[in-house]
Amino acid sequence: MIIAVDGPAASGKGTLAQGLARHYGLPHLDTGLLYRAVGVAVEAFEDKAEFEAEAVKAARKLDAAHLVDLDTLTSARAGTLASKVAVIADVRKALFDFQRNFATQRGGAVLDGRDIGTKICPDADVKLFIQADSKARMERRARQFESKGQVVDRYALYHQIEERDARDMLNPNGGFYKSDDAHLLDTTQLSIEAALRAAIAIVDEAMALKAGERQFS
Ligand SMILES: Nc1ncnc2c1ncn2[C@@H]1O[C@H](COP(=O)(O)OP(=O)(O)OP(=O)(O)O)[C@@H](O)[C@H]1O
Ligand SMILES: Nc1ccn([C@@H]2O[C@H](COP(=O)(O)O)[C@@H](O)[C@H]2O)c(=O)n1
Repeated sequence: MIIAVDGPAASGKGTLAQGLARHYGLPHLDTGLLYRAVGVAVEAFEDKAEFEAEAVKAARKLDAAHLVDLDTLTSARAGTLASKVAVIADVRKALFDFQRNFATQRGGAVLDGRDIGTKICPDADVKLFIQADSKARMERRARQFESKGQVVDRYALYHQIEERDARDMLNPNGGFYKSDDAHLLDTTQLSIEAALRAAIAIVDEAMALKAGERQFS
């Protein structure tokens, strides 16, 4: 079973994807980490052409070993860099096989990101599109950073998240939108546990429906 989980920054899609993976005994890939690793690798390049060319090279060389330094990769700076390399068509192309191979491994997988249901796994068994309002997302991210001892400027963080969302939604190479066959889950008013229960209910219902369709076809 392949489960695709998409949504904007700090919507909770990673937390839900991990929870779903645990529940169904599937491997999980946070695809944002790939873009973050590429962004961090080219942070020093200021010239636009050089930044883009080096980002493509870094994406082509990327492997699992580049995804282990979570302190660096989950920083706000890495998030912004990720969304800058994510607009480069050749970067997306270079990262496609890594994601597709993960998704199509025997037994299935759960992937979260922006374009999983639209570009990476348009054939996913279940697609979830996670939403939460901008203020709730900012507050969640602020608490996440504060729990690591960081001092957070909520005003700056809010604008950073809005700016990243806008870049992602307008990305002409991105595929970040809710497809018609994706199930919308708004977690603004839901605790992590309630959101996971709702996500599991959606997956179970979608899989039961698919099994029923197979029986009658
Ligand atoms: N329903 C929820 N209620 C409260 N906090 C939540 C909820 N879901 C997730 N969180 C918390 O919000 C923070 C961001 O969640 P998470 O990392 O899952 O978001 P994300 O959408 O994967 O973010 P990103 O795209 O930036 O990686 C985490 O600290 C997580 O524990
Ligand atoms: N499938 C994806 C995943 C991520 N991106 C880009 O990377 C940035 C960081 O992603 P997070 O999920 O860790 O927040 C994100 O803002 C996107 O620009 C992507 O394009 N496609």
